[in-house]
This record gives sequence, C-alpha cells and structure tokens, in this order.
Amino acid sequence: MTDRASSSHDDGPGPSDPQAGAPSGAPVRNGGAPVVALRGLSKSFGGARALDNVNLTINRGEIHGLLGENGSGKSTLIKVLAGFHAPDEGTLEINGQPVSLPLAPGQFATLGLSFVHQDLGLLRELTVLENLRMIELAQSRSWRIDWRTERRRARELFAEFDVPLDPDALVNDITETDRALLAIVRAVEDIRKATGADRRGLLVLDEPTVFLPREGVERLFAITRSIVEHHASVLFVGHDLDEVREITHRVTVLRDGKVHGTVVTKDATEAELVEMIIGRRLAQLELERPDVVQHETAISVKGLIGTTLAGMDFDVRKGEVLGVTGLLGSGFDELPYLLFGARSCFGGELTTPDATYNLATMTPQRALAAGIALIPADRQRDGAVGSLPIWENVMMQVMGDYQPMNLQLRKMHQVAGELLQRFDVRPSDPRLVYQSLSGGNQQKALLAKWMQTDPGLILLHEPTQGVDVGARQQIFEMLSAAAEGGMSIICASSDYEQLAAICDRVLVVGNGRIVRELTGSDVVKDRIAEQVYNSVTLAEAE
Ligand SMILES: Nc1ncnc2c1ncn2[C@@H]1O[C@H](COP(=O)(O)OP(=O)(O)OP(=O)(O)O)[C@@H](O)[C@H]1O
Repeated sequence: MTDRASSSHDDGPGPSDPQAGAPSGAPVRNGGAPVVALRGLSKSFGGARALDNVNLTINRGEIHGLLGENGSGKSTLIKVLAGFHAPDEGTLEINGQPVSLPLAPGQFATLGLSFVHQDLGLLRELTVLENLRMIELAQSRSWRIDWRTERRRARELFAEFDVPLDPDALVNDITETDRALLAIVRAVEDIRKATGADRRGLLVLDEPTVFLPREGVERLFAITRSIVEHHASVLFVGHDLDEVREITHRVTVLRDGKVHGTVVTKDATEAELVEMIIGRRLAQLELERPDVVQHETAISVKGLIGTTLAGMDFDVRKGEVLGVTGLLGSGFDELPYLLFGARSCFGGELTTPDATYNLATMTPQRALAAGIALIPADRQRDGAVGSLPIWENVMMQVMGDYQPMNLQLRKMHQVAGELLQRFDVRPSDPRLVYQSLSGGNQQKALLAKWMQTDPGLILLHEPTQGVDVGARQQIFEMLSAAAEGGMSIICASSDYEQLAAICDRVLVVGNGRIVRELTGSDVVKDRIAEQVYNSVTLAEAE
C-alpha cells in the first residue's frame, strides 16, 4: 500500500479536475478558494494532545469524510469549527478569507457553517414548523408571527428537498428518519440565510446515520447529494466505511490527533481505509460459534406487549446470542427496554431458571436482581453519569462488594483501571471524568461496567454504534467469548452485518410480531436484509 501520509497534501478535486473522486452522478463544483481551510490546528486537554498540527481543506461542492479511531480527534476538530473549543494553535480560512480563532459563540452561523450532531438538536414537544423556525422565533422582536406564511414556506422547503413532512406534526410523533431529515433541512436553511445566493457554506454531519435504518440512510444521502449540487459542501463524520465510501468524494483520516492522510475516496479500497484508520489490516473475523441448539433454555418470554410489540413469545438458550431486528417502527428496538423494565410494558412474562416475572411490573432494580443487564443505544442519556469519574461509572453496580468503601477506593481504582485496559478504553485512566472520553470509548467503558457483573442475560441495543472498525471487531470477540462462557445475549440492531457476525439466531419483527426466525446458514447479512424488507408483507400475510 502507498504511504497515505504522503498524500495528505492532496487537495482533491480542484478546478482542473472537477469530477475527480465524485461518486457516480454527483457533480463537484469548484470555484476558487476552498470553503474551509484549517491549517496547523492543535488542541490539548491537560497534557494530552487531541489535535496535533492538523490541516484540512474542504472544497466547494465537495462531500468530505472525516474518519479515525475512537478518540482520534474528530469531535474536537468539529468543536473548534463550532466555536466550542479554543484551539492552542492554528488558522482558519472560510472561502479564502482569514477568520480569527477561537470563533465567538454563534459566529459559525454567520460564516455559513451549520452542524447536525447525533442528538439532532430538536425539541420533541414542539412541532416540525416550530423546530424549523426555532432560532428566528427565539430572536424575533415581533409579538405577531405570521404562521400561515411560515407554514407555506416550510411546505415549499420540504417539497424542494422531497421530504414530505407535516409542519404541524409534533416532532415526537414523526419517525427518527424524518427527524434526521428535518434537522438537515433546517441546517441547510441556516446556511442559505447566512450565505445568500452564493450558498458557499459547510454542513457538518456528525455521525448522522447511527440511529437510522437503511432506507433512512438512503434518504439522507439523497438530500446530502442535493445540497452539494446547490453549491454547499458537507463534512461527513462516520465509522461505517460502506457509507463513507458511498457518499464522500475525499476522506481525511485522523490518527492520534494527526492527519494520517487525505485520499480520493474512489481510489482507496476498504482495506486501505481500515489500515489508515487503525494502522494495521483487520484480520478476517472468524468467530467459531458452538452449536447452542442442545443448550438448556435460559430465558422464556411469553405474551410480551409494548407500545408497538403486540404479543411476542420466544426462548433464549444458555450461551446463545439472539438477534432481533426489523424496520424502524416495527417495535424490535423496544424489546431490550421492555425486558429490563426501563419502558412501560403492557403485559407478558419472563421466566429465568429461578423465577417468573410479570413484565408489566418489571423495574430495572428487579431486572438487575434477576441477573439481567442493559446496554442502551443512547449511552449519554441512559447509560452513565457523565460528570462522575470513569471509575465510579464502571464500578457503580459492584460497589457493594467493596466495603467499607473509603478503605477500598484504591482497590476500586485498580480494578477499574484493569477493566479499562481489558476493554481497550483510551485513555484508560479511571480518575478522568466519564464525559471527557470520546463517544466510542464511552461505549467500551459501559460494556466493561456490565460485563464484570457477569449477568445471566445481557440486553444490547446497537452495541457498536459510534465505535470504530477495530474496536467493533474487539467487541464482537468479547461478546462471543461471554456467550461461550454461558451468558445469554439479546442484541436488538439494524446493523445486519453485526447481527450476522455475532448471532446464532435472528428474529425479524414486523408490525410488532415475529415474522421470521433465521438460523444456521440464513444468519448472513443479505438474507437478514431481505427478510427485514419483506417483513411488512409477511406481517400483513399473517
Ligand atoms: N473535554 C475534554 N476533556 C478532556 N479530554 C477530552 C475532552 N474532549 C475530548 N478529550 C480527549 O481528546 C481526545 C479526542 O477526543 P474526540 O472526542 O475528539 O475523539 P473522536 O475522534 O471524536 O472519537 P469518537 O469516534 O469515539 O467519537 C480523546 O482522547 C478524548 O478523551
């Protein structure tokens, strides 16, 4: 493989080569200066360098990918562009004009920069229209708002992007895909307002697809392409290499806070990108799963009724990894939360070897006492206390074993430190504040927290969301080893590749019911995807 670091000065598709690197049909317009040029950007936290002399150039009309291992500095770079972090060194030019760093709060908007983060920044109790006009409404000095005109404008905007949203719908009631599309359309509007007819702005999409099913990703990509057709540029941050290869023209890879290289996407194979990201080729994942068909039943669920799930019966064997999947809205993603008592359940029973539980009265405390653990998808909201040190988060469930606590602090730090190393959490200093960890490292710390409690049943929802390619494989191996040790695992996910890699069996849910059970050689990515797309038809045929 070529030395990718040497290609870091590749400024990609330029005026002389307007189509270089464009995915088929996606034009790349270039006119003069890049939309964003960051040079020599550095940022440290305490003594640790999160960004080290980073150069990044994003051309007009370009979709530029930003890749890197968990903790490599992607979010820090974005937060400098958003004015959230003051860099130690570095310069910024926007459309050829120098801009002083750090940016003042909110200055990014006037420069034509707009951000869509994973949490989307929408207020769910407000309507689509109120969210679309949130900033203007908050800043408006007038008491009277012409809602009729606002509604008409919103409809025109949604029609332009082919996003059929009802301006009066509550954001809480629309699908996750529609929420993501609304956040993007709103961000594009903000760019237009700042840049006028010229539209030379930058939309930063920070892992926008993690909560989306495949059909949602396709719609998001369609909008992204139309944005660059209208002259703006996009910085796309993600861990899914298939997606990054599909949508971007060039990618920049960060490693340990440094630019490892910038390449034209179509010229790099997946293996080359992986090597740029983690510094080595990824060995073929071969998880030898033992045959669990003869194993005893560990968990039985009968008549489970949730908000969407409408009577689900299934068993999980000891040592089995059971996948659950379906289209968005099918109800599959409710399952872990209902079994754990984290969401209201309207009926059903869960039987362990020791007891039978009424799921309508299940609580997280009872679930924990029954040896059930949950690792939720939204780890920032549901999974941890960000302001506490990592060790307290990791040891929270087992603190009772370390009494008296004030005399056992050193021991707990030591155990937490060992766990962090085993789960490759970086940095592995347990005294750091949990929220100072990068997103992927938070996920690994949560896995460490729950795996040490040695639960009989572990419930996972999108366990490798936001996790880099190398760590993802490590997590697969750890889950597989835990199952071999006798732990039963239920993994709700719309990542078919992940399900195929770790599951013994996959249940496909359609309209709240199990419509297919895939076993043996059917547990492969394409077959799972095919059955998920058929699930509506299968559910209607029942
Ligand atoms: N506020 C902070 N205080 C201390 N350290 C921080 C802070 N924010 C980030 N870091 C550290 O800076 C480094 C880069 O983190 P950053 O969040 O930029 O990584 P990332 O590439 O976005 O990772 P991920 O893919 O996991 O989201 C990490 O070592 C992280 O722990």
